[in-house]
Amino acid sequence: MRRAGDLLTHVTSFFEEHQLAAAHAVIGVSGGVDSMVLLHLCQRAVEGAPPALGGFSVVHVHHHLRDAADRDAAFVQAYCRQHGIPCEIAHVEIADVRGEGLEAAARRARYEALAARARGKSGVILVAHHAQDELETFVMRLLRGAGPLGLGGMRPKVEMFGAHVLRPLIAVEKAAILEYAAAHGVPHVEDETNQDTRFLRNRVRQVVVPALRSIEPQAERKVLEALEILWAEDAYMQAQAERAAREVAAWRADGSILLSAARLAALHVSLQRRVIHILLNCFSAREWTFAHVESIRRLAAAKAASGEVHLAADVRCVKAYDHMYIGRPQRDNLHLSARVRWDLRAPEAGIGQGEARWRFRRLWVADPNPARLPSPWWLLLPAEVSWAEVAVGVPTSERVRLFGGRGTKKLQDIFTDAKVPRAWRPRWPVVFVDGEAVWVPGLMRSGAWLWRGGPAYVIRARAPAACLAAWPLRADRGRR
Ligand SMILES: Nc1ncnc2c1ncn2[C@@H]1O[C@H](COP(=O)(O)OP(=O)(O)OP(=O)(O)O)[C@@H](O)[C@H]1O
Repeated sequence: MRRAGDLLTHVTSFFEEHQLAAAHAVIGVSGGVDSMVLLHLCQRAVEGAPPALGGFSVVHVHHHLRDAADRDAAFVQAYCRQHGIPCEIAHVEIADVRGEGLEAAARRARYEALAARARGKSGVILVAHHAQDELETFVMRLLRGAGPLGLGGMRPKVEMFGAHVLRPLIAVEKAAILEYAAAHGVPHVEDETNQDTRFLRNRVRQVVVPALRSIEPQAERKVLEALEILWAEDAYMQAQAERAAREVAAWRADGSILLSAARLAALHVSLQRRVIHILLNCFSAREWTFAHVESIRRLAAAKAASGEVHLAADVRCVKAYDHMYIGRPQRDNLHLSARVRWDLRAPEAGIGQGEARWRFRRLWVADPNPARLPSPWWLLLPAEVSWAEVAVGVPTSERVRLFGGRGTKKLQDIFTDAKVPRAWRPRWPVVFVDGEAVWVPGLMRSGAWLWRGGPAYVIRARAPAACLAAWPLRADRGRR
């Protein structure tokens, strides 16, 4: 057990190990005993050091959630003023809980605010989590059914929102912190919500931790020992997973991700899970559950050519053949008029109504393989095209350019050659780009706007069921 007397040496060597002396770290201080002890230790660690080596600052995040929040902010500010430490009160507003719960939303907002301040400095944030926090987190995650990734708990060093979060006290027992605070008269405030048993963490702290300690007085240390083994394995697996993620996935400028279903499914199952986790973590710091990861894994391996997983209100994973897309679809551009101007940055467009509706879905593919798209139900459009027009009721005298500059073909002839029933012809859509017909879905692609390599929009058309029933010849392809 680490005693209070060892704390300064412990923190100093933690800083040395992480080459932090000159880091100009931002210390997250709530005003509670843990972060006040960390602050006190940092003050002592840099005592006498030239300013260039010791220039840390304090950030207190004011969440505007508790009655005592003003009191805490004023306390931290007064302490820092008294000791000549630069201090900022960062006000955050938690308007968007995104189904993750208030506690998690507050935590996300807090780290976002701390990271924003740290990025302008050394990029380092220090927080005062300790061994008991680690034990509580371990128990909570165990109860949530977490795998090794989650059970690994809070690492001594992690990346969050583009900053490094370091936890110098993670191996220190709570008793040593309290002992240190008493011995050095470290002032602090009490957070009354720590007693609120509506929070799972508080119930674990009040019920489970004492029970574990009564069975194993060294429970914190034992869990830490287990975690250290886990962290070493985790670091290795994570490096493998990051490499694999770069091989299976491509990140687009708008933040969405494209990946190959086959390549993902070919990885070892535990690597698949980690890769998916890495990809999901690109979409906010909310905690994705194992169920989300498994749904994506199943979708990748499924025989079905297409499918979709709703991950959160605004994040989806969509599969079309080998392509999988994880992202936030932009505003649904679905119109039911006869002529739709389709912004290709939106994933979908539709035309017609009910049973007679045609659907168009597009994917952005960094490096398409045209050999995979032999069917006339698919179209590749060069990346520079950003608008397409989907129209029905196009006069059958409209001409579609043939490949290789060999003239044009009338829509009338295209329908006749493909034996499309007359009843369907006025309702068959034609896709235009810049006023020129580029595609009669299911029937013919034109020689206009040809893709010649590089990133592209891959568009899939799906004919209405009623149409496929009336026109059985190519029904199988339309359904895919
Ligand atoms: N409002 C805040 N502003 C800045 N940093 C914070 C704030 N709340 C928490 N932190 C940082 O995150 C760490 C962990 O937060 P957590 O809420 O788990 O603990 P805590 O009970 O608030 O800790 P403490 O005893 O320091 O108050 C804190 O020790 C502190 O470093």
